[in-house]
Amino acid sequence: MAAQIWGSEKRARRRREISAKIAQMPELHDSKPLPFMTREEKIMESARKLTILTEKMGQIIDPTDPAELYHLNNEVLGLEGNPMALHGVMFIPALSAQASDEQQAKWLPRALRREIIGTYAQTELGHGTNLQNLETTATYDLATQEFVLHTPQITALKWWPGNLGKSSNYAVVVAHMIIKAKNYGPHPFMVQLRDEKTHEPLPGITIGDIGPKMAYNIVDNGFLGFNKYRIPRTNLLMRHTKVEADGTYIKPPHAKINYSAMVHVRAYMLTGQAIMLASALNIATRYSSVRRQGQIDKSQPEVKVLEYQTQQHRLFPSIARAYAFQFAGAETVKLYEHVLKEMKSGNVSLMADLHALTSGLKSVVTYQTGEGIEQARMACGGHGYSMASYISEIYGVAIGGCTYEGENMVMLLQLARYLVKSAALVKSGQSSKLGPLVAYLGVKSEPTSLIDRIPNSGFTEYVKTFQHVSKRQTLKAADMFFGLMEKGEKREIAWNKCSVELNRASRLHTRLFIVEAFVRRVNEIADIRIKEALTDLLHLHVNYELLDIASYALEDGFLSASQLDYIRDQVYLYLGKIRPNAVSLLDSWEFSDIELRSVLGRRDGNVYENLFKWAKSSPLNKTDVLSSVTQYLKPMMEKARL
Ligand SMILES: CC/C=C\C/C=C\C/C=C\C/C=C\C=C\C(=O)SCCNC(=O)CCNC(=O)[C@H](O)C(C)(C)COP(=O)(O)OP(=O)(O)OC[C@H]1O[C@@H](n2cnc3c(N)ncnc32)[C@H](O)[C@@H]1OP(=O)(O)O
Ligand SMILES: Cc1cc2nc3c(=O)[nH]c(=O)nc-3n(C[C@H](O)[C@H](O)[C@H](O)COP(=O)(O)OP(=O)(O)OC[C@H]3O[C@@H](n4cnc5c(N)ncnc54)[C@H](O)[C@@H]3O)c2cc1C
Repeated sequence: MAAQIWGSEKRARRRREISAKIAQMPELHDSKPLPFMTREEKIMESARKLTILTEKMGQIIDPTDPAELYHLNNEVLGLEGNPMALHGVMFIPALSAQASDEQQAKWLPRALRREIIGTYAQTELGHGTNLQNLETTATYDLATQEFVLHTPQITALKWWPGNLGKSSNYAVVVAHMIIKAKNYGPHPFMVQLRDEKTHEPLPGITIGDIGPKMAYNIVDNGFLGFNKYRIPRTNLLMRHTKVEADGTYIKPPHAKINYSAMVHVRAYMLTGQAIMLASALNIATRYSSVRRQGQIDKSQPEVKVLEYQTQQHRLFPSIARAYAFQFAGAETVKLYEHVLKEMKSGNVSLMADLHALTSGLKSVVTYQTGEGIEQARMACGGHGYSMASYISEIYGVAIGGCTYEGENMVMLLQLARYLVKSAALVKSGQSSKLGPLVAYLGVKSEPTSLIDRIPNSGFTEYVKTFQHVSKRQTLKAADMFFGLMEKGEKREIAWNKCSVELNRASRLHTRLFIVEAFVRRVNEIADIRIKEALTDLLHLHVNYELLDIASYALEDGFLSASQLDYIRDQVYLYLGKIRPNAVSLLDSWEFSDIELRSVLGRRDGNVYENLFKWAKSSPLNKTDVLSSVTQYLKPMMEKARL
């Protein structure tokens, strides 16, 4: 099963080997539990481990393999980020995709050797979503052949970029490029921020940390202002766009090609989300099979809380989602790598499809991951609320994904643009022009679902039902939009008035893709036992998801009330079937105790003793009487007694 999750037996074996090596290297372990550290201590601890990793990485992993690097990071540095998180996640990808060969030769080897630390500085205090209204300017000075970076007002301060505040000395900065008074829109520039020897900010640069956040507090998300700060013309990233010495602008082959670093993260973050969901579920499911509370049959002893159907209903559909996201994420990364290769050789025709797909997936996966982790926390009762469970930290980190790389509603609307264009093709009789991901929009469906009518139909009837609801909602939302325009409404106003319905279509389309990716994967599996376990999980997935969106299928009579009862029964049937495998389905992800960082989710199940040990190690317990008591509470009580 680990081979299915991680992509191959070799990958699963390598993960195990890496975890085993890390277990033998105490210098790479947290020196004390992260929740007991201050933010400064955590950053220091992370930097300490990071420098050891830079030295010893080659002994543990193949540093050129992104999957091994990701695993190493998760084990050693953890989810809360690190002082170089953005260096790998966006700075290097931005240089790789947007810098010319000459520029790459100059900067990439230095970045890869970690001689310099970089980040991706795009979002500002006043604007994050609407890139066209970013306010930082890069004005070309023809006389000196330099761009002059400037922050005209407070809202133009860069705000949020990870590791910008304290750790990075370089950044890819996105600014409006102005040449001879003409604004060419946002473009990426390589900018040195700090002196390489002293790490002091360079003159003309104002920089710092934006303060503590809901989670991710090891990352120094930062602010950045420029006061007429000059950089050479050749620091504009010039793989696709060029500015010649005389100010001549050569436009890129696709208007949005400079957005590729964002698409990179949107594609790769899906499996990251799956891992976080599976981690939280691993903790909750293990704990649920240790925790005994109450009886189902009063004549019997107390049961493990995992025996309760409500507990299973809370956890198991999310287990199925974690697998589904992992499989859909793996497919998306493959597609991304293919499109990136094509883009590098000048073919930009697949960019729109990839943008639409990753926009929808990013939104649905992060939202459902957040939901699943929160349910996992509640499933652990009181102990879930303790930082000893570590679930709250996983939650805080995961839901950051609903916001970064494009706020979820906004990204769903990006997918909706693609769906509406596809609907227009269907309506004008041009279904043959539909791309493969939306081809179903042009296919006539049966009048009713055959879900419970065709025995042994595999998952075909389910997929058809998802296709039907997605198609219907897409065409309905598109009709609403076109209808408003026909009545004379301006395009943008009509769009806003339909946007809730449009986003519903985007969610349904994305959920269909996730179901299809799960079905594709299960169909590929040769090993009978693995196939059987995953088929059970897939049964739960399709039935649970369909129940969740049933109103769309009920409103036009595609599903009947009796079919809905059938689907509900299937959910209960598969909850029971999955119960014996539940812990194994999560243990198959092979998270080590070091990686999980959870007292509650320990592999050995020795929860209570370790919770007590954890509590005793709280800094508050270093002394029996706190100074808050001697200074304030004790005098207060004494005064009251007089
Ligand atoms: C290796 C990584 C592994 C794991 C990662 C795990 C964890 C990450 C850890 C921490 C977080 C780290 C970093 C976070 C970083 C950031 O958040 S960086 C900042 C991200 N910011 C955004 O995402 C901003 C969102 N906004 C936008 O993307 C855009 O503004 C927009 C909403 C897309 C609109 O853009 P714009 O105004 O330029 O668009 P329009 O002029 O309206 O045109 C729209 C048309 O353009 C098409 N389009 C847009 N983007 C793309 C694209 N990328 N590719 C192709 N086409 C694109 C769009 O489809 C419209 O087309 P049309 O319908 O035909 O007109
Ligand atoms: C943990 C974290 C890490 C980050 N890291 C980085 C980084 O490294 N580099 C970087 O540059 N940035 C980074 N960011 C910033 C992030 O990319 C932005 O916050 C994000 O893109 C959302 O933009 P915003 O803050 O402007 O939200 P807003 O756009 O202000 O969103 C507020 C509300 O308005 C709604 N809204 C906005 N526009 C529309 C619209 N057109 N239609 C409908 N609704 C709309 C949204 O849906 C949302 O409900 C990070 C953010 C976080 C939380």
